[in-house]
Amino acid sequence: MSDLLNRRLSLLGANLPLLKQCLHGIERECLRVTDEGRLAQTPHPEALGSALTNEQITTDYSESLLEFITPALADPAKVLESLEQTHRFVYSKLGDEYLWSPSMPCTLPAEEDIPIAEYGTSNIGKLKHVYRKGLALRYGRTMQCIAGIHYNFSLPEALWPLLREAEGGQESDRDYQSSAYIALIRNFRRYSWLLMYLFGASPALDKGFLRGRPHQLEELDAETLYLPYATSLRMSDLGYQSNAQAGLTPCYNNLSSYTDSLRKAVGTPYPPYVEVGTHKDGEWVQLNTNILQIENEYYSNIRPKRVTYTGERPIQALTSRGVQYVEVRCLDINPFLPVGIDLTEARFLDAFLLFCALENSPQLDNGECGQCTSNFLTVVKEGRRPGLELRRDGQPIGLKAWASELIERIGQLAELLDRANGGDEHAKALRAQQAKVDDASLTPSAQVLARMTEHDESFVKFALRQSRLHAETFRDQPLPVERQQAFETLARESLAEQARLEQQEVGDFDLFVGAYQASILAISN
Ligand SMILES: Nc1ncnc2c1ncn2[C@@H]1O[C@H](COP(=O)(O)OP(=O)(O)OP(=O)(O)O)[C@@H](O)[C@H]1O
Ligand SMILES: N[C@@H](CCC(=O)O)C(=O)O
Ligand SMILES: N[C@@H](CS)C(=O)O
Repeated sequence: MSDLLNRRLSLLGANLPLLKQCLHGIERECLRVTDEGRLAQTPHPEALGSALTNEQITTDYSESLLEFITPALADPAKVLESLEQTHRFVYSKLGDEYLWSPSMPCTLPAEEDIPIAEYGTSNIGKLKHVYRKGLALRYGRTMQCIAGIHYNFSLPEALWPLLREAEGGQESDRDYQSSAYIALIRNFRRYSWLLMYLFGASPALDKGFLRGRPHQLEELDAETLYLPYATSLRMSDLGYQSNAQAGLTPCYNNLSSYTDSLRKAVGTPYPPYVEVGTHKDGEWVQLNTNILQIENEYYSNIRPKRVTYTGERPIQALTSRGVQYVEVRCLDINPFLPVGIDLTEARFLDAFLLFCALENSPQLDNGECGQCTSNFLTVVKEGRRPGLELRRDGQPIGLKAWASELIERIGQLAELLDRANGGDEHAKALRAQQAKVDDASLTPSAQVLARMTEHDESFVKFALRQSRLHAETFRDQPLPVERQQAFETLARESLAEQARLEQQEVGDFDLFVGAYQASILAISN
């Protein structure tokens, strides 16, 4: 435990009400599938509103990949309640379709038959569609059908001036806050392998997902590939990672070096993409030929974030107003949980992220950067291997020993959170994680394999069974009338908003794309 963390714990202990003011928001993605577990080929249900303008229900990559977004709330229980209500509303409009329970996709049709999400005829709607055509070109539509949970988290803004004063920081409150979030991200890079071990839930996938690509997976049955000790194939090089971005790991020394790295990536042509060009047969096929079309394309495990104004780009918001929260993007959907995540996980994440924010966080040199990546990839592919060792400060260390030590250190933040909120929910959440460290069979990835073996079923059959189970739960609990009506009103209003945008928006799409691209090239930090 560093002196810095001890000092910060004391300061927090003297300001406990602040620990009730952290904000949490969840984004949950899931595929719409038929009752046979095949990808739905139907359009985004109109009863769910406009995917372009409905702030709670939209689509991610595919027309069949739903994304549910909760508001940012202080009580994670209320966030999960909001997410659960969205699921219940959606199920009231899905007809005979289901929400696919895990992260890895169902049996998919041919690449060209995976429908790319449509957002209408406004310029921003067309830009979102062309961006997705570019993703198809660059990474394939199949990979983009993977679904994740994104956990958004912020500490109370009032905390930062307190810390800055206590530590004699000379920078502005805004710069101190941004630096503190970048320091959180550096510690997240150091320790997020632990989240993969504890919450990874994608040890297996449908064989068709690989489209015949070479792999080192093992065959579980005729339709299923897996690795016996994997925790999250979704976060491995076979899943939501990309080799084209391998050299991209931005520098997390400070906010400007981070935004600089991204600005360079969205402004630097990438020869294989240049060869393809932005148009084919007169049709847009990608927004530009740069390493990243836009900053959203950088698939990092965690992102510094600032809520954007209408039409503003993420880098513009970060550069002008600093970091406001972090988006944790590496969490798998737990197929045993109706909404893919539960309160125990959320409470652990809160204590973990507070630990990352407040523990000493030196700059990452190249050696340590590589070590962080190597530890993460080792755990996603074989985190449950008995006796597995990782590397810390260049030395081997047993995963279980390091995990136990980390959980003990995180326990001090859990204790403060419990003192602030009353009860012992955070301490209980940590004990549940320690139990998984002591017995790997308790991890969700082990449970997925155990359940498939127990029922002698393929990944797809297991996932469909879970999807049907959760569908029943949601359909058996329709929303109270006033909540149902509130969702229906939101949907109607979003459709009207999209129609207004399409009537209002004038101007040439090519010029719109050019202006969008230019909007961040001119930014100076
Ligand atoms: N200050 C904050 N602290 C914690 N969470 C926040 C904060 N502000 C916003 N959020 C949450 O962050 C999430 C933002 O999700 P949303 O999809 O709207 O934006 P985005 O992730 O930037 O968009 P995209 O997914 O298109 O990149 C929401 O769940 C929201 O509740
Ligand atoms: N579907 C991706 C995230 C998509 C996006 O970049 O938002 C995931 O599995 O997390
Ligand atoms: N959400 C993913 C897929 S569209 C992205 O923004 O790249």
